[in-house]
Amino acid sequence: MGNSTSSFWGKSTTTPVNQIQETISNNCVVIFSKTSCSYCSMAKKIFHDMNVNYKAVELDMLEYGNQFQDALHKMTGERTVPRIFVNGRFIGGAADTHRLHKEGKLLPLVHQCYLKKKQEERH
Ligand SMILES: N[C@@H](CCC(=O)N[C@@H](CS)C(=O)NCC(=O)O)C(=O)O
Ligand code: FES
Repeated sequence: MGNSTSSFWGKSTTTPVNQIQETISNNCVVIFSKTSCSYCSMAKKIFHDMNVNYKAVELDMLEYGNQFQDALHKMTGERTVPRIFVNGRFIGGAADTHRLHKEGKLLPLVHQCYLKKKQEERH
């Protein structure tokens, strides 16, 4: 399979797990998704409707998307999509995210991340 880690988003020589960790620490909301998946669209809509920016990584558009799903499996216990991270932490799939939103817990998690970033900027 050759150099399997070199052709991903943001070319890198690190492992998929490391690239995922980097992405989730640089973005308050990251949705690992597939373009063909309506659960994924539903999850994106939750953030869209709250006016929250998110980074979507479309695994079906990546040559080695399967390896990212394997890495997500290692990190979260499932390789299904969507896999959603807020403030550097895995919060779950589409159903979990919907539940957090309904309980009013999703936006506070996003705000915690924004506050953290602001504080980091001041240092
Ligand atoms: N309960 C999960 C369901 C996730 C799920 O079943 N995802 C399907 C697509 S809708 C999946 O990832 N299938 C395997 C794959 O696409 O690799 C959630 O709410 O996120
Ligand atoms: S809803 Fe069918 S692939 Fe996700």
